[in-house]
Amino acid sequence: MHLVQLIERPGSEECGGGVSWLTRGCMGWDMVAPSNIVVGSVVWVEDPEAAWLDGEVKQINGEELTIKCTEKTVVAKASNVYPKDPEFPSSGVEDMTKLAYLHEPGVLQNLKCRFDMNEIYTYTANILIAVNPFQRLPHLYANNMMEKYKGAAFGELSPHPFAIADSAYRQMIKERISQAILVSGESGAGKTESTKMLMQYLAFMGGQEKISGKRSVEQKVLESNPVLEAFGNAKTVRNNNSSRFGKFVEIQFNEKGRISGAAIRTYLLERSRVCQVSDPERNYHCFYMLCAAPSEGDEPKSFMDRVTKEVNWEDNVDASVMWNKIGICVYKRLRKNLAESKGMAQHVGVHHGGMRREAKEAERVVRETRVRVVRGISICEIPDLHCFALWYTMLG
Ligand SMILES: Nc1ncnc2c1ncn2[C@@H]1O[C@H](COP(=O)(O)OP(=O)(O)OP(=O)(O)O)[C@@H](O)[C@H]1O
Repeated sequence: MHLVQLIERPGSEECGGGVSWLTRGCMGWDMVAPSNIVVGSVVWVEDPEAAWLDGEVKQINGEELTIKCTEKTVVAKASNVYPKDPEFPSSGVEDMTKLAYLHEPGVLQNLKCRFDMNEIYTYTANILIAVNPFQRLPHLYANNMMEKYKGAAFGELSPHPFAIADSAYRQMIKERISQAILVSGESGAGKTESTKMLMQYLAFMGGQEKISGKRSVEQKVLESNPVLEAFGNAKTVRNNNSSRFGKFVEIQFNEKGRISGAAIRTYLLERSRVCQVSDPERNYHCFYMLCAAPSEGDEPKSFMDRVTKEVNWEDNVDASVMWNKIGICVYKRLRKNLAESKGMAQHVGVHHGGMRREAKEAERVVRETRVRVVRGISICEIPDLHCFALWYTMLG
């Protein structure tokens, strides 16, 4: 049996990899200004507002260069100036290693010009760089796209997470060696969305034949996302659906390359958020979901609308679609299981009440939310209620 492991590092507001590795110093990428800049050279110069401006060198005075840019003339130190490729193709390059100059302004220029054409993915050799489009681009992820990437040589088609997943899958089959894909980047860069695409492709390649009435492993793995997001994601200033934990997904394949099992391990959950949330950020989605749980006579649709609105999932690429799929069955389970974990529910209720409200108000919330919370817990079928147990300890 072999594995494909997907490691999603939790995002931070600081330099964390992904997009940030393009910035100087994050990965020790020293950019030394070349000595072959002469009067008439086209160069990039650092600018406090635009990051980088391009212009022509008009005068060289020792270490100081006078550069004429489109909107202004800049005097800069030679060490802050980098050559610009005059033959840079207008549509950019798919692989950054093809750039004449692999320095920060060159890389950013390439990413920007591709992004302007809705090409959000670019390679640097076998590393895929994704720029968050902040809009749905369904044509990139359709089922026929997965068919296209199936078995295509790496680099033959446009850069895409499917190509990365396909390459890992084929390496695993060919070399019989487990593979790992690391997804890294700052908060809001698109790690979660990219990880979901990788999982989607691996499920497509290794999916078992459907047995009626039985959910396959890959289906379960994909459907676990909304549940994990409910317990580990929250709205932050950078991202309405920010994962406040790291995720290690292991997908196991049998000799025939079919998925035989899966494991998801989470780590580094941001526990402090449970007790302290600063405006306009929010606590974990589950608290808001639990309070939106259905009361007697509630219709599934109104319940689902309320949860989608509460959790702010409208702008999440596929969580809302997935939620609509699992919503009906969640709703049925909620209605069925009414009387479990009263103590735990009380603590969740106490916590929820204590988040913003005064003690008296908290008591009322406990009273009112107890039944709802009890129902909510049974949504997730988390056998040991690990998250809640953890929070219980902190609150207790
Ligand atoms: N490929 C994409 N297509 C469309 N929208 C995207 C894509 N990638 C990211 N987004 C948008 O950006 C939002 C943030 O992305 P995502 O949650 O994947 O970031 P992240 O890197 O996992 O952030 P964090 O570290 O805070 O969890 C998504 O909810 C979605 O709206």
